[in-house]
Amino acid sequence: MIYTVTFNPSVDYVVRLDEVETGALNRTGDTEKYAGGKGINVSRVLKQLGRESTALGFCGGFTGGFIKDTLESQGISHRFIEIEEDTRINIKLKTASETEINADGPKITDENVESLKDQLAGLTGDDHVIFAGSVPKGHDRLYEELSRLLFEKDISFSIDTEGGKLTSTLQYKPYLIKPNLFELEGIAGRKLVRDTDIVEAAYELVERGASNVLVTLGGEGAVFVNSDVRLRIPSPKGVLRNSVGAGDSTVAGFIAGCESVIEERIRYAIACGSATAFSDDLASCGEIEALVPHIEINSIEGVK
Ligand SMILES: Nc1ncnc2c1ncn2[C@@H]1O[C@H](COP(=O)(O)OP(=O)(O)OP(=O)(O)O)[C@@H](O)[C@H]1O
Ligand SMILES: O=P(O)(O)OC[C@@]1(O)O[C@H](CO)[C@@H](O)[C@@H]1O
Repeated sequence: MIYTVTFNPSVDYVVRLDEVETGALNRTGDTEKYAGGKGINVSRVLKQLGRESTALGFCGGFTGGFIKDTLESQGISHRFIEIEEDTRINIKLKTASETEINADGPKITDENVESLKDQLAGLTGDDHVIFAGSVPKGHDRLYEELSRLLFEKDISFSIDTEGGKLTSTLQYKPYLIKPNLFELEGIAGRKLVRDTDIVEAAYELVERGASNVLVTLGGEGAVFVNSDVRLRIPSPKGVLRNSVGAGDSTVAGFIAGCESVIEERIRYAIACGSATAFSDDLASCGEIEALVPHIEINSIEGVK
């Protein structure tokens, strides 16, 4: 079974309007509410690809109730740990451009963390865990601790987070990491201009323990590196409608195809990311399948 872990889920409140006048009363056009948070988005896209998963993490209050109801209505199972405070609401403002305002999130107690550790300790080597998103205040080492727990039980995991939270898990050998270019530059401590620069920085993460590194480049596509291949995958062309969850969709596409050859997994990863970028919500199965035949994969030559 695939488990997604979202420490800090969110109700994503999408507000559409032509423009925002600061210091004045603005009235919205359409508004929408989604069950959000990175791991939850991964679960939603996995479902579109016909893969079952169970969403784990922390949920509380009326917003937590909305998330659970929404997942249930979509046939996605969950085993969230109930917390006292309300799950956060993140604002996604869609004017001519996209502006995101993400809340800090509710307090998570040490007891809540212990309950999550107990859940993870009950998994087996046939399971795969996907960690994604921000960490609750005061729990900066949570990813490191949980990755160690899984490593010691020989349970594979993938992780989509940034900076030290990501690098602290490399020693526990994540199956997939998915930094975007900005995050990879932050880890490498240098600007990465050419594809070969990106490959070199990604390969450093392979040497530090990651099995597969997928560096997403927004509308420019992605670079993929593992110990065998260095690949460049341009994005298919289309109209950008929504970049929220594009990265999460990419993770879902890669993990969904875990029985197939690496090129197929990458093809699905990019098709999922771009199909979400071209939709109002996360991509549907039909939108993903329509893009798959258009994804080209090229080798990057001239680098170690
Ligand atoms: N404008 C776009 N056109 C086509 N595809 C896109 C576009 N933006 C994103 N994508 C697709 O989505 C994938 C992930 O995008 P991106 O690099 O923005 O991820 P991210 O920064 O992790 O996103 P987020 O954190 O918002 O989910 C890209 O590799 C690409 O396939
Ligand atoms: O604040 P975090 O945890 O880093 O990101 C949360 C978030 O922006 O990520 C998802 C898109 O990737 C959204 O559903 C959600 O609002």
